[in-house]
Amino acid sequence: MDSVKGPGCKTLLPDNELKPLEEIEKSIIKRYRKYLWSKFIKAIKDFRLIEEGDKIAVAISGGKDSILMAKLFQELQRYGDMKIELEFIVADPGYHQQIKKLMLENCEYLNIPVKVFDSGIFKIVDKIAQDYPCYMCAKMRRGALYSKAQELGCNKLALGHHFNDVIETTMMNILYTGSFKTMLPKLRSTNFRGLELIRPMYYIEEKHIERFTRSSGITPLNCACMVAAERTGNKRYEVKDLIKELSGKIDNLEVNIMRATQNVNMEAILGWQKGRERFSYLDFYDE
Ligand SMILES: Nc1ncnc2c1ncn2[C@@H]1O[C@H](COP(=O)(O)OP(=O)(O)OP(=O)(O)O)[C@@H](O)[C@H]1O
Repeated sequence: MDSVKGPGCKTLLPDNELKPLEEIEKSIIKRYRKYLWSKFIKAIKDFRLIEEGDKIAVAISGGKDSILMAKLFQELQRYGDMKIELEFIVADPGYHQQIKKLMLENCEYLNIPVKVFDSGIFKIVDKIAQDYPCYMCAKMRRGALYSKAQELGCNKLALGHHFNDVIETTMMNILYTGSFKTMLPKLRSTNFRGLELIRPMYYIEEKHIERFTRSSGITPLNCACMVAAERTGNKRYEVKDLIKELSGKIDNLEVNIMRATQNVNMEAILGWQKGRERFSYLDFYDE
């Protein structure tokens, strides 16, 4: 699988020894309440992500984002006023043995009862998608996760995308594809009827996830990719760096990118797409 491999990803190292589980759990709702717990709850409320009786498949890659998401859901189940059921699912794409071991050890320590299933994605992607391995991998992974969620009788699939993923995606679409679109906090699956994808970490900033992870002493999977490593993720890193650089010069830049997606002025836009149809503002000019 070395044919398209890149240089590898940045590693996130713990600041201290692994803290006791109780302390880690408590810190989510106490020390990091404002940055993690409150933001999680706000997204759930603002976008109506969860309802009484939901059975949610929480997708765990073993990385910092989804590990935190699992713990947030467990706290919600413990303290929230809605009855929900949770399944923690891992699609093993063909992880290296040591990586899989680390993921399983972390989940065991953190009391996250994961159900791991083989998806064989790395092998397939390495064979058939040398040019766009990340795109293909993400697409296949989504299908595998939906399928497993359905098999387990879930009506929702939760992914660990966070605030920075959202604004980076928005900027990547503008800069690289010439389109204005963002990552939505929830959407209905078109191929898997009755299943909805939700992103409850929508408002949580990556720097706070990193702070929490480092101070908990957790060593998450940093980059488990066996196919492309950082190679095709470069565009995201470029946009990440660009946003970081501009944030030093423009106040509230990150929040403004997010707000822009909520404040599209339909009186001042040239064209848009709805479903399969395209519209121009001129279509309505004489009305
Ligand atoms: N192999 C997998 N099994 C289950 N869920 C996955 C897997 N890979 C990714 N996901 C889900 O998709 C989300 C986004 O995936 P992506 O690869 O962009 O992760 P990321 O931003 O590195 O997040 P994480 O830190 O959770 O790995 C993850 O947070 C997780 O919920």
